[in-house]
Amino acid sequence: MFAEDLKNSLIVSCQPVPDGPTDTADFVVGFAKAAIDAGARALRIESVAYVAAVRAAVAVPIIGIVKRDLADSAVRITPFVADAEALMAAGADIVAFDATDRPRPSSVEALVQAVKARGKLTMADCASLADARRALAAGADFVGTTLSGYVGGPEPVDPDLDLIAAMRRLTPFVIAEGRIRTTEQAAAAARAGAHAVVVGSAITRTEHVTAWFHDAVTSAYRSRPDGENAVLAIDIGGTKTMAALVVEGDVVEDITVPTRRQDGPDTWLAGIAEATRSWAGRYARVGIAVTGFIEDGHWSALNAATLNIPHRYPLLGRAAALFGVPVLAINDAQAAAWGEFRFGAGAASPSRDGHGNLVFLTISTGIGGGIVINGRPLAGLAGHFGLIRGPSAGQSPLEDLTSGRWMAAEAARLGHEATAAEIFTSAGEGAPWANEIVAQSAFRAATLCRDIQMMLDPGLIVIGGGIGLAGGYIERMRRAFDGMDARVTPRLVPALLGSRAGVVGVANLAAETSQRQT
Ligand SMILES: CC(=O)N[C@H](C=O)[C@@H](O)[C@H](O)[C@H](O)COP(=O)(O)O
Repeated sequence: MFAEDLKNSLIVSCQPVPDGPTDTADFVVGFAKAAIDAGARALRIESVAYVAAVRAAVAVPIIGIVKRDLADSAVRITPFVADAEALMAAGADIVAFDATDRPRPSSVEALVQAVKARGKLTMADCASLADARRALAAGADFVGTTLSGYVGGPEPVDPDLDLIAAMRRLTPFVIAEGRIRTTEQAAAAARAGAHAVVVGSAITRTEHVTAWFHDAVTSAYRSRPDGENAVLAIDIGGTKTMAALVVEGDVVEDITVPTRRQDGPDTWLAGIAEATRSWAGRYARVGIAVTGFIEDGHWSALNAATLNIPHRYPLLGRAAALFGVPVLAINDAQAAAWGEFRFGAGAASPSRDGHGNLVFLTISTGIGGGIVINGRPLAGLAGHFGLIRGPSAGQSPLEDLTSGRWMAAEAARLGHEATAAEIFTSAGEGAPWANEIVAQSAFRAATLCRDIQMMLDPGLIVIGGGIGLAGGYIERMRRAFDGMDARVTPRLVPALLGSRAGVVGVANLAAETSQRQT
């Protein structure tokens, strides 16, 4: 055959999910025949045995590959010349192999020569334009985009159309391959200049295709207009407000708007209602997490400097009237504690939170927290750790001696104008003054954790916030426990949900309330 024979064609890759129910020669041959019946002009087949089985059943060109997982090389596709030989002996017309620039057992040159020696064609599976250049210089007949997105980093979702177009400027013999999942993408690959287009998973990996549809249907059912499971979750903080549509721990949609401090709660709520107007009807409940504390549905500030709330603002009543559905409200750190317990660090360490006691501590501009006891979150004042005045804190609230605000003030007192983030950078660069500030803050936070351990015996203390999660802070806290008996040593873990912990937590509480009531 000639490279021209594949011009303007669809090639179907028949590679079942390994060890899945269709990973048998019968299925591979069936997929191959069905593809040809429907117009495919060539096939891509993996393994010597399947190439032989398909060769016996069809006459069209076969691109053969062997996949191996090697201990000493990341190259998987046809790594050895012996593999190429075996594929040709089994009936492959084209041998494809990994042509990336990585340590490998057989060189691209050796593979090309071995295949050419038998009068067959070669396809270089590339990850980049540089790979394609080298492969063409080595004499490869086709270059493919097969490995783009598979040599490190997160796997992309879309096909690499840019690479197809770039390769086309090097050679007409470009085969588009990889993540072509829709007819539109296949057409776009052809238009981008591909000589032929390979489609695999979307046609022959039925488990993958089924999972794509399953995910689409499930997520549509979960957030469909009647929204029976969906919660509009709102997290009103001192500088910004996040609103999210949350379904069973998943944030389906979210927006963040600034909290205009001077406006007050009526205006904030009206602004959120306006910003989320297009979600109306898609949720059955509202959950609101706020800085400050909630009592009998009323919201009050504990620290007016963070957000000045009129004393006992009737949050539940106003929000219920505005959104037209039942509302639950809780302090933001308590909501985040619950979010981390159910879906974050607690869920990631089930053995540790097994007895249902977890404390969440957020160390940022101030210090906040939340407590989960026997698998239930505590409300009201519980967890306002920043405001306690333990022996370690003397007469000032602990947050005034530990938080990011304190760190910046302490730096200024020592003659350094620096934000908390800059103090961490300076500490990382070895500045003794910055190191000392971070060390003091971490020591006080660690002392707090030791006290918490003795009071509540949580399975985990989850540390969040910009300071708590800054480089090395948790490690410094842990160092303060050196030499302590393991039984009484607090078990610190980093928070996992970031800024979404509050909306995820309050949404779950609101949804659970509805379940208890129905
Ligand atoms: C990266 C890698 O190992 N690709 C393999 C190469 O043969 C196969 O697993 C792919 O299924 C094939 O490239 C077709 O791509 P898609 O299934 O996305 O249409």
